[in-house]
Amino acid sequence: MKTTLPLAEKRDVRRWMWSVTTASRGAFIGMMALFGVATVVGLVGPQLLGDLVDAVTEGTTRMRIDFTVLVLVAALVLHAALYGLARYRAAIFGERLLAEAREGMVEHVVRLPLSTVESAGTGDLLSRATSDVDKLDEGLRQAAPEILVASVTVALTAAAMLVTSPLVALGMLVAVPVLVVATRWYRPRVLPVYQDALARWADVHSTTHETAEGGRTVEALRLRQRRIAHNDRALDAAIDREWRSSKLWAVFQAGLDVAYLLPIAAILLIGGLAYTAGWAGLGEITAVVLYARAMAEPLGEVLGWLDELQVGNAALRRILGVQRVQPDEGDSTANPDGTDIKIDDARFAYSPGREILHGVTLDVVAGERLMIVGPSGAGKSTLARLLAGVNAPDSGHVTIGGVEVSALPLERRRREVVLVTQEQHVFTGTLRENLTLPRPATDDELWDALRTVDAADWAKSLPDGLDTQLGSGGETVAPAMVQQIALARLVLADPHTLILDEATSLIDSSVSRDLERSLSAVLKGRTVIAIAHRLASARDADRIAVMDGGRIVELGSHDELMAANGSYANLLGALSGSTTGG
Ligand SMILES: Nc1ncnc2c1ncn2[C@@H]1O[C@H](COP(=O)(O)OP(=O)(O)OP(=O)(O)O)[C@@H](O)[C@H]1O
Repeated sequence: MKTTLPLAEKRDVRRWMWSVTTASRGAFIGMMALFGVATVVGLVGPQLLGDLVDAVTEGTTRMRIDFTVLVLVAALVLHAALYGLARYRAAIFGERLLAEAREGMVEHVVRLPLSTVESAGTGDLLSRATSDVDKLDEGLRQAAPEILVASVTVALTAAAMLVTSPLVALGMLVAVPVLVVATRWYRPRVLPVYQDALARWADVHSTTHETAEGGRTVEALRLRQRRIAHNDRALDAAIDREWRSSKLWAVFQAGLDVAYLLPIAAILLIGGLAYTAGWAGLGEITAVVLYARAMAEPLGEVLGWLDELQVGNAALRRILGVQRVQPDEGDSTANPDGTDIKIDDARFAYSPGREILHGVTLDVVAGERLMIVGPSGAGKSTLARLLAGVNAPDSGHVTIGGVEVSALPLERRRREVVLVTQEQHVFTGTLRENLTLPRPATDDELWDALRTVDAADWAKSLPDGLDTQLGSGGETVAPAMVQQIALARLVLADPHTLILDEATSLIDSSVSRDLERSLSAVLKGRTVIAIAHRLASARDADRIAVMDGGRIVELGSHDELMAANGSYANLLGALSGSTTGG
């Protein structure tokens, strides 16, 4: 069943912002101080111009005018320099916050239960880790500093207006009710739309990702038109949310325009009356009008960037929301007694009401080679997932040494049982980093593991040995070597039981002799439960379990099952001569 990952509460976002800001207190205060000084220097301009108007009205010298202009230019240059420095500091500060959010998310994601990640859909997680982080990036690196600068500018400009002429500055007040009404109308309407838009974009990512992943199936089943239609629906929904937010913004913007223009008219009106009554001079009125004009821009910026910040906030709620999923901690006191595996009347459904495993019972003794065969959809992979603890049975038990596999802490579980699938991956990083993924290891251990899988000569031939960069930007690794690195990882993880599911490229006899030899070295001394795709290889197993319709319908050695002449014999008969089965 598809479940979406949760969103963080607003208070979680506030708590997070507070903790990361206080952690970099010094940088934050330094940045704010720079913005404050830059803004104060910027306020000198209108004051000087106001003084100039008064001086010219009363009659002044050319030298005084030249001097004022010189000071004005110096103030402008200083303002630009301080402002640039403050923005630079703000960018660094934003980058730090972003890194914090990203690292926190990655740290948490790798501890999430695989079943949770799968049921949420990788698209949702991917879009939280990519496009939502980008949105937060815009919010933190641009919106937050811009809002800081603009708010400080607005506050100090208002103070300067009041100091210049409190009476004339009263004209500004007419903007307040307009701004309050417009903002109170806009904010509660737009936030859910932004949240919804991000979720719709996550759907678009999921759909695209699934289509690309299942490209072959899409081709084979001629699902192209259906996938395109599916994609179009997801896109339409996302675009619809973008439209809605744009429409809300357009109405809000109209309110803002009124809020900018009204005060200028009010100031000129009050200023005119005050001048006639002799309560204010021309210079004061000029300075206040200039301040009012100067205030419109930062005020517009605050409100405009507030929108970006809302998007960033919505994105942050999605990013931090991942941390609300309980990580796969398991029961740290669980201590398996032995390595025998028991499946006792296990039932399992991916979604309610659609049971896939209908009471499977099976004992696997330590060191056994067990093959699971059966038609497609019989539930073999599902059983493998239960055996590896990826999913827990809905009822019944799957235990190792008497302990529920799914209850074991992830690290501990990896030492007991590892599920090997067809997907093998070399991560961008050094060979050492790639090998030590399951656990830290000494160089000797790494070379031993490489020797076990016959990859030591290859590793020695690399330019920097264990420290050679692999993957994008580094050494390209041939597919066979990718498998060998994966096998070396298994040697280092050293679980007593391996479950080979869909590991066709590993257990198929078409692979090179070298790889076959490496694989048998890894399997040596371990319990192996393999989903057999080649029934021919089932002959070598100690026992074969035949699954059909979510049940084990036959169990025994190849000879016993042939003699019983049941499902296994039929499967083998039906597939004789064919290269694939199961
Ligand atoms: N993640 C999942 N969510 C929902 N249903 C699933 C999921 N994985 C498998 N199923 C369903 O469970 C049933 C059993 O699938 P499973 O993959 O376990 O069978 P299988 O015997 O391994 O088949 P195959 O040989 O084709 O891989 C199928 O009906 C499949 O559609």
